[in-house]
Order: sequence, then structure tokens, then C-alpha cells
Amino acid sequence: MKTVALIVAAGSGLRAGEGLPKQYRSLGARAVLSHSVERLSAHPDVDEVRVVINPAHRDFYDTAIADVEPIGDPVDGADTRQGSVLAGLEAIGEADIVLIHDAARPFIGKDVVDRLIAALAGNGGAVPALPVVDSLRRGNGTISDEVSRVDLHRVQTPQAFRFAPLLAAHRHAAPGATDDAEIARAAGLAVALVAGDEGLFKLTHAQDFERAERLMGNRGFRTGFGYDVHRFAAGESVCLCGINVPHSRSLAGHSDADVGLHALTDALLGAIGAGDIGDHFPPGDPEWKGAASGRFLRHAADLVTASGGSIENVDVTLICEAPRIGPHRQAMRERVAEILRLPVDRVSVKATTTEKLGFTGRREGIAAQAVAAIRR
Ligand SMILES: Nc1ccn([C@@H]2O[C@H](COP(=O)(O)OP(=O)(O)OP(=O)(O)O)[C@@H](O)[C@H]2O)c(=O)n1
Ligand SMILES: C[C@](O)(CO)[C@H](O)COP(=O)(O)O
Repeated sequence: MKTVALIVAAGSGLRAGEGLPKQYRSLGARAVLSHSVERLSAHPDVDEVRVVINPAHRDFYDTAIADVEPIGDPVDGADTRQGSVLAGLEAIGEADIVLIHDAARPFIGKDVVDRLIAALAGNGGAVPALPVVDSLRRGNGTISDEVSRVDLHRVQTPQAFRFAPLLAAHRHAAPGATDDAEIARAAGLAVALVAGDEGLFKLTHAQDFERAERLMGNRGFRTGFGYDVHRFAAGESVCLCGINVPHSRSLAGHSDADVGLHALTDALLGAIGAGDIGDHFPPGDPEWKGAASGRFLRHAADLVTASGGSIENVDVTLICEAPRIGPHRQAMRERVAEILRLPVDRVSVKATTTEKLGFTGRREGIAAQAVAAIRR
């Protein structure tokens, strides 16, 4: 099942006022566009992200995504959002599911994407929507008729569709649709409504940037804690924090038994309330036999990003009498920083003995503790 996220970013942002087109303006010291690219790329069910741009904005685009994971080349957009989406769909070629998202909605969270994909099980499309909470009136200077709010929804993006029927619908669509749900519905596809998110508002006017900056600034700190133990077995080296350390024993485990990275993976999962390492990588699953634990850590980091979080710092303590960690500590910090795509100064690796007390003191195994702080 191939899922592609298509981000449309070819607009001019005229209603947002003067300056850079809104998708390239700064939000939390990064370009608006980079937030959606990063969060959708990190979603575990998204296989590919494509962005549709105005080719005249290519320099802005290159600067905007310079610090995020590389994605495919941008697609040239058109004069209307509808035309830009069609250009993007044509460029994708093949996919099973497409998530079409406005670059101007940077606060995309994992939960909405999960709900959309789940809703596709019985529908050709699904859109996030919120109820209308204010009274609705027609009027021009003074009010006239009330408009009933019953069954009215504010529809957001991303909008999720089965790819082939949506592409066919777009190819035959009349101009003037405000979103892709309208095009899908006109072609006879059933489009489900799923719960949207107030945070998914669209940056439309200049004052929306103030609200967005407030949201960025108001993100709270969360912490997560992880603990793991692996017993020693026959062997000649142990893998700790991604580094192979020569030793008279190995650590026993289903994967590479990297006790440090396992504790850290649990700390990240704990910080976002996403269960523990065993939920994501069951120990009985042959897929993870001998697996490099960097994969587990990267997965947890992606879940943090996809949920709208960013890692502030992590701290791992390895507990053992031997091997000596000191000579490998810097390499471990660098490897963890590489996996987490963090500066090294935000990664700490420490070690302690237990004064020959307990199972670590008796050299029966190695324990590790980790904490992670994230902003979300
Ligand atoms: N020709 C267009 C027009 C819009 N969009 C994208 O569609 C999304 C939603 O559109 P909107 O908020 O209307 O953006 P703009 O068209 O840029 O804004 P404005 O109407 O104020 O100029 C934005 O991410 C925008 O970049 C696009 O890809 N191609
Ligand atoms: C696609 C959209 O964001 C869904 O709410 C909306 O229709 C875009 O409308 P706009 O008129 O281009 O702002």
C-alpha cells in the first residue's frame, strides 16, 4: 500500500499581505512549508512526500526545505489550487492513497492522518472537519436570514483519497472547485467526514501568523523515561548506543540488544504517550531478529515529529562494571545525535558502576536509563 502526501504550495498568499509568499515566511524560526513536509514525512504510513510549487519561487523553496529530510523534486504548479493539485497528481504516477494538504496549514498532527487513512477503508475519500460554532446569517451591512448550522462543517486538509479514482475525477473536473472533496464528490465518490483539529487552521491573513507564533511559543515541555536491561551471553563485543564495543561477552537479545538505544526509544515513546518499544517492535516478531536498534530509535523520533513535537535533549546512563564506556562516549553521542538528527550538544551519554552491587555489579548484564525532553 503506497501512500503519498501531496503538499500544494504554489499559491501567492495575496490575502496574507506583503512580503514572502506565506508558505515561505518564518514560523518558529523555520519556513511555514517545512513544518508540513517534516511532519508528513515522519508519519509511519506516508511513503513519499511531493510538493507543488510556483517555479518562480524555486529559491525560496530550496531555502525552506534545506534542513528537512530530502524529498523528491518539486512539481510545477498552476494558476489555481485545483490546477496545482492536478499537476501534482499527474507527477505522482502511481500510488494507492494520496493525502492532499495545504502548505498553509503547518500544524498537521499524526492523529488526523490516522483518522483519515482509517476512514478510507469504506470510502473513496475522507476529509477532516469541524463543527460550525457561531450563528450564521446572510447580510450586507445589516443582517437578514439566519442560516441553519445543522449539518454544516468547516472542512480542512489534508484530504485523503484512493489515488486512481481521484486522479480520474480531477482530470474530468469542471474548474472552480475550492477543494478536492468537491471534485471527488462530483465524480460520485463517497467522501467521509472525520474529526478535524482546531490547530489545523489555514494561514490566510496576516493576523493568522500571530496566532501561529503564539501556538509555537505555547508548546509545553514533556519528558519521557526509559529503562532496559540485557543479560550477558557468550561473545566478543556489545552494541551500546549504536557503537560496537569490544568486550569479553555479548548482550543477549532478539535484536542487537543495544540496551542504551532501547531505553532511549522508550523515553521518546513515553514523552508522547505512544506505548513502549515492545508495542512497536514485538520481541517475537522475526522481522526484528538481529535488527539494528537505531531503527527503533528513528521510528520513535519520527513519531515525535509526526505528532508535532521536537526533541530538545536526551540523556542516557549506561550502568555496568565493564566494558569501560569512557573511551567510546563521544562516538556514542555522535551516533545517537546522527540517528535523532540533533546537534551533539543535545545528546548526553553517561556511565556508572553500581560499586559491584546487584546484577550489574556481579557482571551479569548491563542496564540503561534514559530521559528525553520534547517540546509539543
Ligand atoms: N495556484 C495555487 C493556489 C494555491 N495553492 C496552494 O493552496 C493552498 C491553499 O490556498 P490559499 O490559502 O488560498 O493560498 P493562496 O492562493 O496562496 O492565498 P491567496 O488566495 O490569499 O493568494 C496553499 O498552500 C497554496 O500555496 C497552490 O498550490 N496553487
Ligand atoms: C482546500 C481548503 O483549504 C479546504 O478548506 C480551502 O478550500 C482552500 O480555500 P481558499 O479559498 O483557497 O483559501
